[in-house]
Amino acid sequence: MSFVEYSEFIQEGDVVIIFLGHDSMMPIKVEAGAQTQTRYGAIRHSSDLIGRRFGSKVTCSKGGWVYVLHPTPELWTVNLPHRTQILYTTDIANITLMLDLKPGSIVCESGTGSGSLSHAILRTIAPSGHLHTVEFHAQRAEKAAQEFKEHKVAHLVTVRNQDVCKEGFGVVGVADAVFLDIPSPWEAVTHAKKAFKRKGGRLCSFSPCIEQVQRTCEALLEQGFEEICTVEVLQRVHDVRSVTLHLPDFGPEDGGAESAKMASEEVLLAANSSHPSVTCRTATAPREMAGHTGYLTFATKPRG
Ligand SMILES: C[S@@+](CC[C@H](N)C(=O)[O-])C[C@H]1O[C@@H](n2cnc3c(N)ncnc32)[C@H](O)[C@@H]1O
Repeated sequence: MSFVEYSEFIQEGDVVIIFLGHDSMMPIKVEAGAQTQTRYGAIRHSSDLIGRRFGSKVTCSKGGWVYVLHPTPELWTVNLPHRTQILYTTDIANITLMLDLKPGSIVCESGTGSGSLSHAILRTIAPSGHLHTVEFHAQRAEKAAQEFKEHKVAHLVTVRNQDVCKEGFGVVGVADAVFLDIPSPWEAVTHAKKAFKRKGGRLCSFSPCIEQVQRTCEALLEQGFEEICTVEVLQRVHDVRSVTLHLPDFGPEDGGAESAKMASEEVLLAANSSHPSVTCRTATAPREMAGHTGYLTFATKPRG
């Protein structure tokens, strides 16, 4: 099992996502002889997991069943142990697209945090790209490096334990893309500029507050970045429901072509239920939306 390649069968040492329901999953590390307790009973790693196909339905000791899933960056994001605030797939998808990440891309990232974004970057840039990720909190850097090893992606990533604002990314002139998720990204902009290849590339900075965005944009402008733009990614879940629309009475058919046209085009909601009506399925967007995570500021570092 690796986060960048699919394997068919579960082996000792693999990470498996135990799927109990859409809102209930847990990651486990497979160890011969070990057991994992779930609300459906125990899962015995040796007999229930090792050698089974990823995606199998496994019956637990109390008779309930679970699916055993191959890990993906998306499943990892919703199951990983939180050491920090993390980025979620809605933002990550936009970051991947707007940074133009692809197999072979060289990416610089700071901070590593819990590695949620890092795993998605690694899957995208594999098999020939590289991620240079910088984290100034020693234990977080160490834990991330250990996870990358366990997830068999360590050959694609270098973790550096340093302050990106003071010491930069540890590489110069190599990056196609730079990503910042730190409290003072404006202090890292000059280092980001140095990290880029001569031909330039794309930068993204994630900040929850608009004041951070303003300072970052000023620093980007000062350093000659172009195409600076800030977006907020919000997911609008439409509410699908049945509505009954009453057809208005515009008088007799021969009342003129114009009124007939209006009757067919303008289906009005009328209080009078004695009129003929149509029932249809419709979708409405929410009027208010919670869920602000942060602003994504993108910029282009031009050639030179
Ligand atoms: C919000 S977390 C990043 C989460 C990460 N994007 C993820 O998806 O899991 C921010 C991380 O940046 C680190 N950090 C803050 N300032 C830093 C700096 N100047 N240099 C390096 N790391 C820094 C913090 O220790 C923290 O772990």
